[in-house]
Amino acid sequence: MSGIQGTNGFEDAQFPGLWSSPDGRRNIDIGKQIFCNSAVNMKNIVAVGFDMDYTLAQYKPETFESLAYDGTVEKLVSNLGYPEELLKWSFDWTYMVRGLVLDKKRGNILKMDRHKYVKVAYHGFRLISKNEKVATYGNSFVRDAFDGPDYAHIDTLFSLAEAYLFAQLVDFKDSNPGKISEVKDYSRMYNDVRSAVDMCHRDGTLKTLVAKDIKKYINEDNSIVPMLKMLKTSGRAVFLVTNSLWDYTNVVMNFVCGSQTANGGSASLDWLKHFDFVITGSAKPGFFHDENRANLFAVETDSGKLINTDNGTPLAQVGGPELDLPDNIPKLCKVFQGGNVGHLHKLLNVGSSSQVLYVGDHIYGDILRSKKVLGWRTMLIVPELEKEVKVLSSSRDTRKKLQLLRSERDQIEDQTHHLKWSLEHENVDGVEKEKMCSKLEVLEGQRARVRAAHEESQRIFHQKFHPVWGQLMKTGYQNSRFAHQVERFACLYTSQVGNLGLYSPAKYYRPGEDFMPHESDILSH
Ligand SMILES: Nc1nc2c(ncn2[C@@H]2O[C@H](COP(=O)(O)O)[C@@H](O)[C@H]2O)c(=O)[nH]1
Ligand SMILES: [Mg+2]
Repeated sequence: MSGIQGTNGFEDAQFPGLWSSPDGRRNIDIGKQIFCNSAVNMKNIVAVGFDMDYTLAQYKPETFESLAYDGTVEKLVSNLGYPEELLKWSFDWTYMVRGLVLDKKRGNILKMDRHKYVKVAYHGFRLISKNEKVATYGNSFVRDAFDGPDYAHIDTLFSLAEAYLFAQLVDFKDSNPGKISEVKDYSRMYNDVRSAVDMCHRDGTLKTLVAKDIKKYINEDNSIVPMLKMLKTSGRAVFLVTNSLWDYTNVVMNFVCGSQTANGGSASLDWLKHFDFVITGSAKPGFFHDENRANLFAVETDSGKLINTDNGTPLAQVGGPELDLPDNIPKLCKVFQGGNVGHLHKLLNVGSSSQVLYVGDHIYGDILRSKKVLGWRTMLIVPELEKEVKVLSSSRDTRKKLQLLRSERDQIEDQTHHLKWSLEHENVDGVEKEKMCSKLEVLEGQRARVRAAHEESQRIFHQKFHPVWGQLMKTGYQNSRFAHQVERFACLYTSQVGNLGLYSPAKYYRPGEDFMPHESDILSH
């Protein structure tokens, strides 16, 4: 696999408008930039892989998640005995966000900071007061709390509908005693929702409807094909690893690569030219474990038939005739189902796993294992980022004001502690004591006002991002649990996969300067 020879020459001619700054001048819109946590030198990357759903195919949650919601409600009523009035419920796709944790037993939805302290909590749709929150979660800070079976993590946009439905059911159960069977506690309700959602994904309920009117459910993005072409032209192997099966992958990738007529039409295999290998039904994250013994099958692309392989080479049936391969199964196949990362490494012929960059949307399914277990370089797609950075850059003044309020609060508290110490431990005379006491009173009033102003400004600031959960990457003014995961497991992150085409394929992505608390204080003044 040849690397990049140079960055000038072919790029201007073949990929006009694709390059970040061929002459060092062009700026990329902040919402489309690629951000770097851990260095990735693209010159060392020989293979770039992509996840499909919510990565190459960006679903419209307003239609796709509504479909998942309606299908799930239907199954809850028809198959799992929930009351028919659920069928009248509606779904607010904007309400839930990624990074939340569902407390299945208590019926709560939580947003945590990077230390796993619960900062925002709702019971169903009821905001839990600070006291109640502290009483419930305040002392539960142990290393891996919130990771057990009593909690569910909203780590993918696929989970927005199930989280919303869980909150609705919690509210419904609380306000309609007896309408949901007593044996169905919050946990069981969650499990029912989970299995109904799972069924919608497995039984074709969603996929058939998406395939019928794909434009309604997936965004058109004409930056993807040029980006894939650029990577191939630069000498990289390009591959796809998706949990979707071949038939659906073929429909979606036809649309993504622009070769599908708007409402169905016949799918062609033209899009395969952009990929060296395609692995469908990969069962990530298990796929990333070498010891996973899953067989690798070749897919006969016309019929979807699976053929046994030996590390990708098709095998004849024992006792059967010589393998007479149809045209769509060349000697070294291109489309597979199943297998594991060991098979993929052999197909790609990569020397070291650090030469692979994988782009996905799911922090656990795509990113965490591939980076932690394999040492692949990773890029996370975070569509929410586009709005997040725009709001952030338009709120510089508010952030400054919040910082000032915090520093004012800290100064007042220091003065207060100093005065209290003097009053308790120093020999001050009566008049002086009186003066100090009234100063203390003034300071305490000031502190309450500054704290209230800070709280209110912080609330307004967060509401600009999301009315309920605030800024995705922060809780208060600390990094959120989601931000912490992004920082640890995604070498790179960006809003859309096509943004990769805005940068040179020889780009050396380097992280910015790290700041320890003592440094940021000095450098911000
Ligand atoms: N059986 C289930 N399948 C699910 C669920 N949520 C999503 N999905 C399906 O997974 C793939 C994701 O593909 P990838 O390209 O992102 O790897 C897609 O086919 C979804 O429909 C679920 O809860 N259960
Ligand atoms: Mg995905």
